[in-house]
Amino acid sequence: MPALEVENVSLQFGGVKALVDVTYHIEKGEIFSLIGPNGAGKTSMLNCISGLYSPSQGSIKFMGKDIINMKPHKRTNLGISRAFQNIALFSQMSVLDNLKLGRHTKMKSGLLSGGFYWGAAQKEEVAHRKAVEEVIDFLELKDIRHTPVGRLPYGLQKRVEVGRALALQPELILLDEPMAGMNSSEKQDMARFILDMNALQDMTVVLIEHDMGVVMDLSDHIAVLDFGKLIGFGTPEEIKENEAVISAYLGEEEDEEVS
Ligand SMILES: Nc1ncnc2c1ncn2[C@@H]1O[C@H](COP(=O)(O)OP(=O)(O)OP(=O)(O)O)[C@@H](O)[C@H]1O
Repeated sequence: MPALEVENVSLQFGGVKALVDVTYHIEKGEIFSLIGPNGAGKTSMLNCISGLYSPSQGSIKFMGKDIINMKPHKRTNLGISRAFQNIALFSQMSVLDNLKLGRHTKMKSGLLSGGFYWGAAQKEEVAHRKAVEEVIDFLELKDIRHTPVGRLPYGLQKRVEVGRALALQPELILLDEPMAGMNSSEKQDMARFILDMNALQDMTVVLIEHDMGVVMDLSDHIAVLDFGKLIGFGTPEEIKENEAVISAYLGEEEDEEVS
């Protein structure tokens, strides 16, 4: 069964066509990458999946359920979580507190019900804490658990941002350039974490990444966007041979040489 079915999705901002009639499926349990030149529509696509943007046309189903009119926090509760390209953490707060806060949409007991049903609230708090501790172990954040996020090197901040999404225990995790700005050993660590969250925690992973080595090594399938259109879809081997993809990327390199 596909985890995600994107059918004929279009998205427009005034005259800008960010996505044009995009259709693809993501199988449950795979690592799926979205690639394409700058401005191709990759982040817009993730925003449509997480619910930040509403497509002007088309449908998106998660585990067979239509989510197109669902608010972002409802999609999170359904099992979709997201790590942002620009880190969405509170820099004055510790790693631990950021991860705990990341789970607030999962908390059922509000202040009032917490007072009336203290037992249920306590149980929830224990489950909450367990999920956060598991992420700290998994992402090897033990030594920095009490450090304010703003004092960490950038690579570790990116790791905590992924942790914030992981703490929600998603079935589908959306990672927007989780390795951007990392050095090669930090990238290797992140690649290992992505492979492990997929294999050990059975998560379906959607990845936006510019490092083609990483994309080709990690992905089961790749979708290629260019000017909002899907110009390629397939396994890494198929994408390497795809003429439209090759010329889109060569075009980008030529542009860079000119500027
Ligand atoms: N909120 C918005 N308002 C107006 N235009 C937008 C908005 N979000 C995206 N766009 C436009 O949609 C197009 C696709 O942008 P998007 O950020 O999705 O591309 P991208 O492939 O993620 O690029 P990058 O690799 O640079 O992050 C661009 O032309 C962008 O300017």
